[in-house]
Amino acid sequence: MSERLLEFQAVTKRFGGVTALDSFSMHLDKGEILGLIGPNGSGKTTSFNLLTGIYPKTGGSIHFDDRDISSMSAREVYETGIVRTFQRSRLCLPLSIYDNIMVGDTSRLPKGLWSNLVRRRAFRRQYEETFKVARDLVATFSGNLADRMLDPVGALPMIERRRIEICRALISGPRLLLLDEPSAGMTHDETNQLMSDILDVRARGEGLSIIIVEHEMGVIERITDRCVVLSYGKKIAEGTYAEIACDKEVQNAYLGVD
Ligand SMILES: Nc1ncnc2c1ncn2[C@@H]1O[C@H](COP(=O)(O)OP(=O)(O)OP(=O)(O)O)[C@@H](O)[C@H]1O
Repeated sequence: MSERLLEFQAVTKRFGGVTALDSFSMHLDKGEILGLIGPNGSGKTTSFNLLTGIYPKTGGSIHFDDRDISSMSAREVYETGIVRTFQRSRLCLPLSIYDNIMVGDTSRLPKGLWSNLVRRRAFRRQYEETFKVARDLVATFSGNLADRMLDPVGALPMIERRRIEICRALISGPRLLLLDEPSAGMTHDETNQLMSDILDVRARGEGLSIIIVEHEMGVIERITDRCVVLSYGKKIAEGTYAEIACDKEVQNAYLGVD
């Protein structure tokens, strides 16, 4: 039987007069890939922002692995094992691949001015260890990228930048990965390649669960186990892609009818 990992119960978010999410309930099981889809402005990114502690919710509750995480800060949510990527790239372009990835797991790095100035040998050792961990992770996505760990990210094409953003999210060994429109700004072939990478990561990982917000329906059909459809902040359908794709309300609100 599948085990529940995440549960939204009647979650509501208002921004002044705008109700971005309206009593939204959904769940995610361990190891599942869930597609969160719907028209522009339907509340998908807001769901991620509430889940990751960016915004306080107006009502309802969010449980992760039986813990109430509704009022946690972004840092506390991250420490429970939830990480995300963003719709727009948030990489620091002049910094190296290694530096950008390690931003995702500062707990592995030596901290404090004193230890960095004085404990040079320990610093060097920790640097080498973290470099290897980051390099091994990058190599699972691209051998070519793993050979360029000290190159600035700004010199890389979009697909490589997306891979680095996903590596930055995965470096801390999370249990839930939130992907916000990973195909944005990429070609069809690049998107397909990235999705294969994501499926590989899930196949290798110990029970990594994923929620993906995506407008490319080919991507949703290919990689999700189940979908939840939002419209004007309300859930209008839930099921496999094949089920929601023939739902009349979903067709009217989002997919369109031929
Ligand atoms: N910080 C904010 N302040 C005010 N209104 C907001 C804020 N964030 C989101 N909204 C509003 O909440 C609603 C839901 O927005 P949200 O970004 O969650 O939609 P979305 O489904 O992710 O859309 P898209 O597909 O375009 O990314 C929209 O009406 C949006 O304008």
